[in-house]
Order: sequence, then C-alpha cells, then structure tokens
Amino acid sequence: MAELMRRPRLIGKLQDEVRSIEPQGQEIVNEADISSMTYLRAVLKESFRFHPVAPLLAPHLAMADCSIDGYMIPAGTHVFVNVWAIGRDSSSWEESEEFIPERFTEEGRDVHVNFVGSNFKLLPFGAGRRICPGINLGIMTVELMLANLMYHFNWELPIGVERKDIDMTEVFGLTVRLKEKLLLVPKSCM
Ligand code: HEM
Repeated sequence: MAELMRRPRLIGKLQDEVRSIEPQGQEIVNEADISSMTYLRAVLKESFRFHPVAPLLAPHLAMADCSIDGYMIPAGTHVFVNVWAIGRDSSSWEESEEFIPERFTEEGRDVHVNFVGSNFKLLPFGAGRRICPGINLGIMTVELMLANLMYHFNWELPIGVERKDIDMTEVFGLTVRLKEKLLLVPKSCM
C-alpha cells in the first residue's frame, strides 16, 4: 500500500483492473475472479521482490559438505539466504531500486517469473524441502485483501501529508516492516 500510495498511476491502474473484472455491487471480491487479475498478481510479485516478508528466509543448516560457485560450505554451517538483497540485485533486475509491477507483465499478460521456489531470483517463500507450506493460503490471502481494499475504497493521505512524506525506512528482524506506520484515509466508493 505504501508503494502504491507513492505512485497514483499504479494504484489507479490496479483499481481499474479490479473494478473492471469484479461486477459492481459485490459484498466481497470473488476468489474465482482473482485469477484474471494480471496486474494484481504483478503488484504482488513486485512487492515480494522489493519488500520480502522474511528478508533472510528461515535459518538453514548444511547437512553435508557442498560447493556452490566455488565456495565450500562445510557440513554444519548455518546458512542464511538474503532474498532482500537478491530482490535488489541489479544484475538480476533492471532498475532494481524502483517499484515497477510492469516488469512482470507483457501486453497485459502475466510474465512467467514465478515465486513458488523454482526461480531463484524471486524466493519470497523459500525453495526446496523447507519451502513455506502455507504458500497458497498466503498468496490467496494477500491477493484477496489487496483486491478488496482496491474494490471498496479510494485511498487518501491524511490532511497535511504528501506522497513524498511517506517514510519507506524498514526495520529488520525475522520479518521486515515499515518503521513508521502507514496512515491512510479510506473513502467508500460504493
Ligand atoms: C504471504 C504470506 C507468507 C509468506 C511471505 C511466508 C514466507 C515464508 C518463508 C520465507 C518461510 C521460510 C522458507 C525457507 O526458509 O526456505 C516460511 C516458512 C514457513 N511458513 Fe510461511 N509464509 C507465508 C504464509 C504462511 C502461512 C499462511 C502458513 C500456515 C498456514 C505458513 C507456514 C509456514 C511454516 C510452517 C514454515 C516453516 C516450514 C519449514 O521450516 O519446514 N506460512 N514462510
């Protein structure tokens, strides 16, 4: 929401998509309609790239000696995968410090960079045997929440606050979050 509020064009585009696919007057956005919302999926992917929920995934332990790119990892080593840094790596992502959902769409279609553990430059849920088992519930929950926020409300900043004032400073721990809470004013558009 913070990234979207800083960019009126993006939030407008997302609202247009959700409101054009979901018929008017629904109580909530229908789960079945979510699958046609290409831009919603792109916004979610871009959020996971730029602001992964778990910046270092969960701690892992090498069970056997292994070598990766010439680096020897002895058995018993604690391994942290810095997906926060991978998401901002300019050799993997063009304009890596910019929030651009369009990088995941092409002529209105989904560009198939998936985030379910098989594309190592986008790993918000980890990969392999210890991948997040709640991945489908997690994705659907976030998509439904965002789609409903876009469908039911227009969003404004509190009086006296400007877009440039939104503080994007992050606080790191097991999860990463905004240092300052994002305060917004919902305006019903029904
Ligand atoms: C957007 C929502 C979610 C995100 C971004 C997320 C992300 C993650 C990440 C990054 C890991 C560590 C994976 C690794 O180290 O390789 C993880 C592990 C885990 N997640 Fe999630 N998760 C989400 C939702 C959920 C939900 C809804 C559940 C349960 C209903 C869940 C249950 C778990 C469990 C049990 C583990 C530990 C798996 C293991 O160590 O074997 N997560 N999650």
